[in-house]
Amino acid sequence: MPSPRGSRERRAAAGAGRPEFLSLVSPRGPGIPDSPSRRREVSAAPGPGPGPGPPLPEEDCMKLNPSFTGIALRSLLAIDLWASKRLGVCAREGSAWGSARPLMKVIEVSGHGIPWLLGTAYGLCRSDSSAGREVLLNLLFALLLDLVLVAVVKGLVRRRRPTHNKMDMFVTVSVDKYSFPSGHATRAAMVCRFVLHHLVLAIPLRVLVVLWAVIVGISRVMLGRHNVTDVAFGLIMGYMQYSVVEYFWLSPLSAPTLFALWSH
Ligand SMILES: CC(C)=CCC/C(C)=C/CC/C(C)=C/COP(=O)(O)O
Repeated sequence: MPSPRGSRERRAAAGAGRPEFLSLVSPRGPGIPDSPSRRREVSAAPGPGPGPGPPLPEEDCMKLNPSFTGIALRSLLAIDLWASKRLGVCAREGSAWGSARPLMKVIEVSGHGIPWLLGTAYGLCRSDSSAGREVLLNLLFALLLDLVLVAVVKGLVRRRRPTHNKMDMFVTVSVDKYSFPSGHATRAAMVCRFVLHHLVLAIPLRVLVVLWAVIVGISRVMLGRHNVTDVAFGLIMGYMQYSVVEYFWLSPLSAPTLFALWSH
């Protein structure tokens, strides 16, 4: 005997594309509306299933029980949008903390890719110790890797920047119209880990480096550039990117040609 699901699929195939058949191909049968009261009637009707009514078809069960993950994600996104809007206190000159906007923009430049790339390349050209060149070459590699990975994720996710953002950012590329993840947050977290591992710094300076990364992240939301989740994910992603850099660490032994370029 054919299963109810199989016969329904055959009916659907026969009536596909023909409006007059739509009520017949409906899983609920002809002329039966899809209303909560109808669903209650169906589940209350006597039948062979374990509950008071017949077992619901698979699709109906899915509609009645939207997945926990789906609900959790939607709620998180709603909270994210709400909180990000509330925290975007420097998004405009006229915003609640609009007078702090110039300071936030200085912090923005401190985490921008261009000063970091130019500064590292300059240091690499000027460095006269092989240990210094090794660290700076790997920092340059890390910064380029960060740009590529952030561009790939931004291009895949395509989440628009918050509507309250004023698009007056210092030098951007095309994917920077997207906001997930925050490129400033990935860079800040990665550079922070890099510096803490490779520079011998006094404790107060180490604390300052961590504070800088945190402030860069917070300033992205305050400026209205990002939602909170863009920054949170960015910080985690940047933290993990450093592990990739460590794994592929370039040394005169592993990449002799590259180091020969900068040997005097
Ligand atoms: C060599 C090369 C392609 C350099 C491009 C440097 C550049 C324009 C980086 C973009 C930095 C930026 C504006 C990132 C966006 O940061 P979000 O925190 O707003 O995602």
